[in-house]
Amino acid sequence: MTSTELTAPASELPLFVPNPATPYQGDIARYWDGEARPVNLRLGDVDGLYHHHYGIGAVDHSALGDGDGAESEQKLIAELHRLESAQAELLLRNLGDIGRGDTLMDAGCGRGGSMVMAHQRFGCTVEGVTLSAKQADFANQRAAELGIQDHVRARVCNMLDTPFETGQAAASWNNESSMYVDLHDLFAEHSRVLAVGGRYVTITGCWNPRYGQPSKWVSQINAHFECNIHSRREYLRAMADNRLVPQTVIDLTPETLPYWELRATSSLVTGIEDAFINSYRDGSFQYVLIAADRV
Ligand SMILES: C[S@@+](CC[C@H](N)C(=O)[O-])C[C@H]1O[C@@H](n2cnc3c(N)ncnc32)[C@H](O)[C@@H]1O
Ligand SMILES: CC(C)=CCC/C(C)=C/COP(=O)(O)OP(=O)(O)O
Ligand SMILES: [Mg+2]
Repeated sequence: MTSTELTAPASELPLFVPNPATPYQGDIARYWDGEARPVNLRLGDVDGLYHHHYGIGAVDHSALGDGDGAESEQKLIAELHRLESAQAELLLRNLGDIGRGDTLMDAGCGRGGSMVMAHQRFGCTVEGVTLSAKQADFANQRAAELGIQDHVRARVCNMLDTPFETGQAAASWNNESSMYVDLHDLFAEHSRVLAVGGRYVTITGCWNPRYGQPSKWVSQINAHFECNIHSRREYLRAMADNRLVPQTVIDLTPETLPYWELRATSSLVTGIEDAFINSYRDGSFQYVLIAADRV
């Protein structure tokens, strides 16, 4: 990548899709290029923020309908979407004080919902990377529709080997995207891109070392998404090895269960709901936020 590419607006970014670094990354690029699940598109259609992560917080039962017609279904979709956006809000709150002149990196940005929210909150520049050209195009088109393409852009790029300058980012994050990569390689790259004193945040599902090994539910989730869920212990160890010092660790498992229990009642179920519910309930799997300082 040249420095021109780093500063060009998204509309001028070359239509250059690098070869995947590994065959696995090629599989993941194809997976997300082909993804069009109604549970993601219909939720995103609610307000134009397209997420590929899950929700947190209590369900507002007064916002739900009492039948099973189209109106009730739309209310349920809006409520699931509100909980997913609440999850991204929590992540952004943990980035700390971000100025308008700062640059943030979204590692594994999906369709860009969190990037748009970050720009709307801080007024800053947000650079996202995804393996999927379809997702990058989608995110850049949404940014253009919102008139924020000079501040929010996605590119097709491996998060383990980004074109960003050393120390360029005031903060960076992985929102449910760290289960596709080796954590030591991932945190080495965040540590390089982050300024000293910068903040790293992840929200992720991880298996619980207290359970012993990944449960059958965790294995089912891995197979469903072609990912490799890490343990909580691996996160903390790989951060410590890469100058990322946890400042906040929150177990969001109780906060995410209401989302899953509501989703399981919807017409948009994908078949993975029971694996999440069972593994959160039996303690083998946890939904966590970790915010760390780059020291
Ligand atoms: C579950 S989605 C999460 C998307 C987004 N963070 C969100 O919250 O909506 C996982 C994302 O990780 C990306 N991803 C996986 N491995 C990657 C890699 N090595 N480099 C860049 N992106 C990667 C995928 O392309 C996809 O966009
Ligand atoms: C917490 C864990 C283990 C997450 C794995 C990564 C993942 C696929 C997240 C959600 O994506 P999505 O929004 O596309 O999934 P779905 O279609 O199920 O809503
Ligand atoms: Mg989803």
